[in-house]
Amino acid sequence: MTAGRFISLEGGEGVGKSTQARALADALARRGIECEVTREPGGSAGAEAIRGLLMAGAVDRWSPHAEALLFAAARSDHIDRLIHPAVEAGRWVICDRFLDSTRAYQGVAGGIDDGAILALHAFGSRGLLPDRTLVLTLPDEEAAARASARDGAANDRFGLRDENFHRAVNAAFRGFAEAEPDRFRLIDATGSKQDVTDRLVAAVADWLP
Ligand SMILES: Nc1ncnc2c1ncn2[C@@H]1O[C@H](COP(=O)(O)OP(=O)(O)O)[C@@H](O)[C@H]1O
Ligand SMILES: Cc1cn([C@H]2C[C@H](O)[C@@H](COP(=O)(O)OP(=O)(O)O)O2)c(=O)[nH]c1=O
Repeated sequence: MTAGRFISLEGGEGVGKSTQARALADALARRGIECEVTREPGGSAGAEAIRGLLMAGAVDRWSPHAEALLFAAARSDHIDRLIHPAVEAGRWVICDRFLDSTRAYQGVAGGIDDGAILALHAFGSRGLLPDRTLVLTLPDEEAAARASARDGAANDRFGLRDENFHRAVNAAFRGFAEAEPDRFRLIDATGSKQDVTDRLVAAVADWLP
């Protein structure tokens, strides 16, 4: 049995996280590695119910503080019910967004102190961090074009934020990667889907049998 691994995929809207979470799992499955693909907010029944509260409604439905608490509660349930048991059983978990999204959206872009977000995570989830965090990077305009081609006029509470908010989010992820090079890898998300998948596989190649 291979050792379980926990990988998070991060980045702003439209960079290709959801597409690549599945594509990376397929590529790893071809190498004999069993993966669980999941997402945040969500991934367990309780966390998906919280997702419904977070994603729908007016942009100002929740304050950044209330949002941070809801994300932390959803994450706690997701880890207990899905992530932790899967990794313990030797599977790899690929999670589309995780803690660093809270640090970027509610933290850097929303104004909440990073230490406070990490303290909530310590309380809710015993501080569990991914073994590796792969941040997909794309020029802001290209990410916006991909997201609007996908969503058209339909937007959730986060897609409705302005350009500056999304720029701050993208800059935040780059900042985290610079600060914690052991956990993070920046992955160029330009080019074809296959090109990006190849880069992601290369970023975990040291774990492959
Ligand atoms: N490499 C790529 N080149 C062009 N379009 C892509 C690429 N990867 C994903 N897309 C498309 O861009 C849109 C956003 O991708 P998605 O995976 O939903 O991004 P995210 O989960 O990061 O918001 C989707 O319509 C998807 O099919
Ligand atoms: C996990 C997480 C997501 N979010 C936001 C980012 C996204 O806009 C939204 C999730 O939307 P989703 O549609 O899953 O992602 P994407 O837009 O990347 O395809 O929730 C936070 O603000 N904080 C968090 O901790």
